[in-house]
Amino acid sequence: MVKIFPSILSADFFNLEKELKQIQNDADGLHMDVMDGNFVPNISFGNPIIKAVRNHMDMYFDTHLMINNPDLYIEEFSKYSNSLTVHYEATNHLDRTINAIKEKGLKAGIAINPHTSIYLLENILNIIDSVLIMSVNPGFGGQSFIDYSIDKIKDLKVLIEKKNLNVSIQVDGGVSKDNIKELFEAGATEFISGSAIFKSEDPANEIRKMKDRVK
Ligand SMILES: O=C(CO)[C@@H](O)[C@H](O)COP(=O)(O)O
Ligand SMILES: [Fe+2]
Repeated sequence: MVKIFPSILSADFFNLEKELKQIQNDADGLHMDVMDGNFVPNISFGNPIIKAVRNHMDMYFDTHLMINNPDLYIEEFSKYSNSLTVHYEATNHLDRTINAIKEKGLKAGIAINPHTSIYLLENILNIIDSVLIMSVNPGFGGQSFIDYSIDKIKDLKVLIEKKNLNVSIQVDGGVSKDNIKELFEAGATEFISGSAIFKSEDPANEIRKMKDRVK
């Protein structure tokens, strides 16, 4: 089943309530981009925003931690999210990080930067729930999709099938109705999209159009 997770980074923060209420019936969850100005060259928002949204929106929350040393913050971020996605490149002890997330009862995802090989995840695929293929260099919304990400999705799907695992393939960055079909055919089933949804005239309809393309 295909899922669409709008990234709130591209929403109008002054009108966040209106922005999120208009997509809540069509989106399958919300994607929260947390950036520390260290792992990535940008600072976004932290747990107070996620908590505030959580108090008013009954949706699945996937928090994408673009922060160094995620282990230090798992306890805090686990309070208001359903899944935490940490970067392969941001921690030296990924197995420990994954276990810490799962001990909190959350789903655990690993994100990899465009240059990072999917094969580096080979030995931990059986203990995670999802792999997030970054199809832009993390740090900003509204960037162009990096084409070689499609081959990474295809290779990852082969690897997951070879191991007979139930790991979802997510893709994040430059995703829109124009490329979703190709990404779906490559093997992704969970799509994170910010600017294509929130910068459109009718965000809910944009999500429906994306889903129509992969029916
Ligand atoms: O994690 C990130 C960026 O670092 C993403 O989640 C973006 O927020 C997606 O935005 P678009 O590329 O769809 O505009
Ligand atoms: Fe993200």
